[in-house]
Amino acid sequence: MRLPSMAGDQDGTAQMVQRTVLLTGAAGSVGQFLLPGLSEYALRLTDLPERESELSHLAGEALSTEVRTGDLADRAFTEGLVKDVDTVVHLAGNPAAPSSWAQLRVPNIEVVETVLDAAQAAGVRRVILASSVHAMGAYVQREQHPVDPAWPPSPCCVYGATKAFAEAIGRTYTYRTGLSVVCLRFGGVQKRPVAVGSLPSWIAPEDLRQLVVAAIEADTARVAFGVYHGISANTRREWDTSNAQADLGYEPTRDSEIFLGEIDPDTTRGLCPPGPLA
Ligand SMILES: NC(=O)c1ccc[n+]([C@@H]2O[C@H](COP(=O)([O-])OP(=O)(O)OC[C@H]3O[C@@H](n4cnc5c(N)ncnc54)[C@H](O)[C@@H]3O)[C@@H](O)[C@H]2O)c1
Ligand SMILES: O=C(O)[C@H]1O[C@@H](O)[C@H](O)[C@@H](O)[C@@H]1O
Repeated sequence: MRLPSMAGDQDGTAQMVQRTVLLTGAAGSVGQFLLPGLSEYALRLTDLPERESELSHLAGEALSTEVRTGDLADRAFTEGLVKDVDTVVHLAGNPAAPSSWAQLRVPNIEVVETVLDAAQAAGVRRVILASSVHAMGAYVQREQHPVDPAWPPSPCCVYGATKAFAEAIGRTYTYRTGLSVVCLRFGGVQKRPVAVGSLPSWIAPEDLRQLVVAAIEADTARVAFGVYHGISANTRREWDTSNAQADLGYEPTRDSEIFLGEIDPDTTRGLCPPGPLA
C-alpha cells in the first residue's frame, strides 16, 4: 500500500510527496508495535538519549529513517525536531496508571504543550496525541458503557486526567491556530490480551497500525480535531468506535475473544477503582 500525498508543483503539476512523520517515544512499547505500520513514510524517530541504541536498532538500515535523541521538555530540542515534519505522532509520556501528579506533570502535561506549540510554530499539518481509555475510565468502572467519545471526560485516575487535559489543550490549538489534532484513546496495546479483564479494551498491533495510519491520512478539511477510541473489534468491547469508522475509516479486524481459553481468568479491568489518588 502506498500512501502518498498530493502537492502542487510550482508549474501547477500535481506531484507525489512522501509525508515526513515524527514519532516521539518511538523506543517505547506502543512505538515498537506501531513502527512496522509506518514503513511508507519518511520517518524521524525520537526518544530520550538513554534509548539511542534501541532507536538505532529500530531504524535499521532504512534510508528514510532518521534518529534524533533528546528530552522533549527541552523546548529548543523540540523546536528543531519538528522542522519539516508533516505529522507528529506523539507517544512519549508516562504511561503508568495510577501515578502521582509529580510523576505525570512534566511528561504528560508540559511536554504535550511544548510539542503542540513547536508543531504549530513550524507549520506541522497534524499532531496525533496518544490518549488513553483512562480518560473515560470512571464510566466503565460504574458500568456505564458503551462509552461514547462525545461524553465529558471522566478519568479514573490522575493519569487519565492528564490525558483529558492533553485532549483539551489539543483542541485549543486547533481552535486558535488551525493545527489539526487527533487524539487516539488507546486501550491495552498488547500482542495478545493478558487476562479476561483486559478483553474489552484490547487493541491488537494490526488495528493500532491501521488506526494511526488512518489518523495520519484523514483530510484536515474534514477532520480538524477529533477524539477516538482505539479498540479492536472485541466481542466484549465497552468503547464506542463508530466515530473512528465514520471520520477515519477505521475498520478493526481483531477480536480479543479468541484468546479467552488461554489467558489468566482474572476479570479485573486495567482501569483504576476508587481510592487514594496515587
Ligand atoms: N501501552 C499501552 O497500552 C497504552 C495505552 C493507552 C495509552 N498509552 C499511551 O501511549 C503512549 C506510549 O505508551 P508506551 O506504553 O509505549 O509507554 P513507554 O513508557 O513504553 O514509552 C514511552 C516512551 O516515551 C519516552 N519519553 C518519556 N518522556 C520523554 C521525554 N521527556 N522526552 C523524550 N522521550 C520521552 C520514554 O523514554 C519511552 O521510551 C503514552 O503516552 C501512553 O500514555 C499507552
Ligand atoms: O496506558 C494505558 O492507558 C493502558 O495501560 C495498560 O496498563 C492497561 O492495560 C490498558 O487498559 C490501558 O489503557
